[in-house]
Amino acid sequence: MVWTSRVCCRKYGNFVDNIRLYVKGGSGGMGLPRLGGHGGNGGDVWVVAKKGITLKQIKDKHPNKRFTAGVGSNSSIHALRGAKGEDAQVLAPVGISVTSDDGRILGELNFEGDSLLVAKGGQGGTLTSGFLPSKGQTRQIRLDLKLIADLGLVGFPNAGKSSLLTALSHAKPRIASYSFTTLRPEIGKVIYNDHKQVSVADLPGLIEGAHENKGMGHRFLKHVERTKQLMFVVDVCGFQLASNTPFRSAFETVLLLTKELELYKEELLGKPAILVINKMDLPEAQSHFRELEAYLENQEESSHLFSEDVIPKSLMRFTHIIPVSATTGLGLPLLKSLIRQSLEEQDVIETEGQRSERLLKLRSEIPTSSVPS
Ligand SMILES: Nc1nc2c(ncn2[C@@H]2O[C@H](COP(=O)(O)OP(=O)(O)OP(=O)(O)O)[C@@H](O)[C@H]2O)c(=O)[nH]1
Ligand SMILES: [Mg+2]
Repeated sequence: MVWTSRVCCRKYGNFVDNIRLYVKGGSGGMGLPRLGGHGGNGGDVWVVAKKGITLKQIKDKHPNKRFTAGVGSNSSIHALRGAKGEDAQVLAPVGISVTSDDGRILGELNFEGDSLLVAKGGQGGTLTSGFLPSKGQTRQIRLDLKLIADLGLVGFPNAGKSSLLTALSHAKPRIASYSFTTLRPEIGKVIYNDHKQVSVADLPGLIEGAHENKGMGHRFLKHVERTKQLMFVVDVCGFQLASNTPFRSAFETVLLLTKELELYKEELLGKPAILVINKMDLPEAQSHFRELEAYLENQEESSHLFSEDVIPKSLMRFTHIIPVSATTGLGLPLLKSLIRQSLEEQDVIETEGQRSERLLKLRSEIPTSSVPS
């Protein structure tokens, strides 16, 4: 079978996927001791999600990356209660997480209009504070953009992730390249005959220790968090990063990938995942594949045959295990239809889940006497 594919690339110059900002709540206003007047509170700083905004726009528009809210008004004879200082807003893209400088997650903004208070204004002066105002909160925050795609390709370098995506995207696939300094995740569109599209994030290779930020580390793993499903891509003949690092068989690769995801964020293992065994055209592929199949049939027991350092606490339950060759096209039509099937099944499960949640909520709001038994 001959596979032809046309890939059209759109480069996004200096794509910015994270930014650090200095935020400062406004100071409170002075109280008025003589008349017991309250100073106004300082304004707060909020991060607000807005569609169409990019982190690069924030960087360009606010080169000093400082956001300061207004100062509360002093209490005066004309206005005993001073007015609150004006809030400052950081308009940010939808799909970001906000962390403090010490790495603590302050919140996530996943939908248009979501907002997060990042620096509180100081209190205005009152009797209890001797009419003296307090300063607003100041801190450095970091906004991190996470890529959103239906499917995220997870694998060690050289497993053939990019080749696979190129082979899967036919007709006029669109691949958008996001340029980082050294890292370039790409979104490809797999297009079906009925024009249905599935977005696939082709991510740079993962290496052992990625959860500790080795290699592309966190920069890569954070994108996996926001894909609906995962696709593990494994070289049937195994993987060796360098001559001084251990050789890993295909099964060990599966364990190690699982372990890296688990150590980074355990919840990632709950995502539906397809296991793709690539390079089935290679001479030794069949025997390696049979060996891998035997191990996968009983992952739990098989994993104990390997050294401690490759074994994850929990194992990945794959929805499908598919042998393919990105080079010859073997298994790709099946893979393509299973990707779609798997995503559609997930949609149905989620919609049903949401429906029963709504039903439960409605039931809990109706007084028990009116619920038919
Ligand atoms: N024989 C064979 N070679 C393949 C196959 N798929 C990919 N390759 C080769 O494997 C090498 C790595 O392929 P890539 O698609 O760049 O692998 P990757 O997983 O995207 O690698 P990173 O981006 O480094 O993580 C290339 O030389 C490909 O030509 C396959 O099915 N069979
Ligand atoms: Mg690649």
